[in-house]
Amino acid sequence: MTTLDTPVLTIDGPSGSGKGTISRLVARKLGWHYLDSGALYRAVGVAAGWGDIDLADPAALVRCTFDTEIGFRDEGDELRVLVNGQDATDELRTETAGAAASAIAAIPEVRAALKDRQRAFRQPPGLVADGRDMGTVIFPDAAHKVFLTASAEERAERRYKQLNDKGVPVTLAGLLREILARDARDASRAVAPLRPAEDAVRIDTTGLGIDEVVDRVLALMPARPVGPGA
Ligand SMILES: Nc1ncnc2c1ncn2[C@@H]1O[C@H](COP(=O)(O)OP(=O)(O)OP(=O)(O)O)[C@@H](O)[C@H]1O
Ligand SMILES: Nc1ccn([C@H]2C[C@H](O)[C@@H](COP(=O)(O)O)O2)c(=O)n1
Repeated sequence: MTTLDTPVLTIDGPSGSGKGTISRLVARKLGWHYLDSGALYRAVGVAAGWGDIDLADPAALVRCTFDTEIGFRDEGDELRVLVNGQDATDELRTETAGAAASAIAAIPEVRAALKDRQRAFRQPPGLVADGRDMGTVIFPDAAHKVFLTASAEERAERRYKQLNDKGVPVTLAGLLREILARDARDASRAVAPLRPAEDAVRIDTTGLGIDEVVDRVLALMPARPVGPGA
């Protein structure tokens, strides 16, 4: 199987729609690789912060994109992200890093610089890729495309619970504001804006549990062989 024959399932959607959670679980069930493309943009944002690079300086941010080494370490229930060899997972997951990533992601040259790194994840036996433009720009030929949504209120509540469980002090109203601002920025940028691919299946996850969403996504995939050796 060549890289281009390798099947891809893209899962795009706005912040908090559950892309990461669902993609990882589906990838595990299928035995496929997983790409968290948002982590690449977040990693560049974090590296820029470490280097005191101004988020309003596109040329410096593009240089930073080329210079930043980004690695992933799968620890079963968590994907750790290494930025220039340093574990930056916790810093990466903050809303501040998300907002920085969203700002950086509007720079066309940054997006171009990350294109090949994302496509390199397409390896046999298959890839589940989550982000904003997986189905529209990075893997337009993907055989399977999903666009996850959920109401902004439910997404804020999910994030509130997630951060509260980790002991991070946040307010629901503040998270809702940040989610709406990030949605607006990601959907309105000129290059690769957040939008469903025309051939994507949309799943509104409002009121659905994680297992239910995983089942709906897997139901879109062709039946896999069963039995000994499968
Ligand atoms: N269907 C669901 N029902 C309830 N909670 C969910 C569901 N899907 C995801 N969650 C929870 O919502 C939170 C956010 O999910 P996740 O990080 O996967 O979203 P995301 O779309 O990848 O967000 P981001 O783009 O900001 O990284 C997590 O705590 C996750 O466990
Ligand atoms: N394919 C992608 C992935 C991410 N981004 C930008 C926009 C997001 O707000 C930010 C963080 O992503 P997340 O970790 O929340 O999925 O990165 C993008 O433009 N394209």
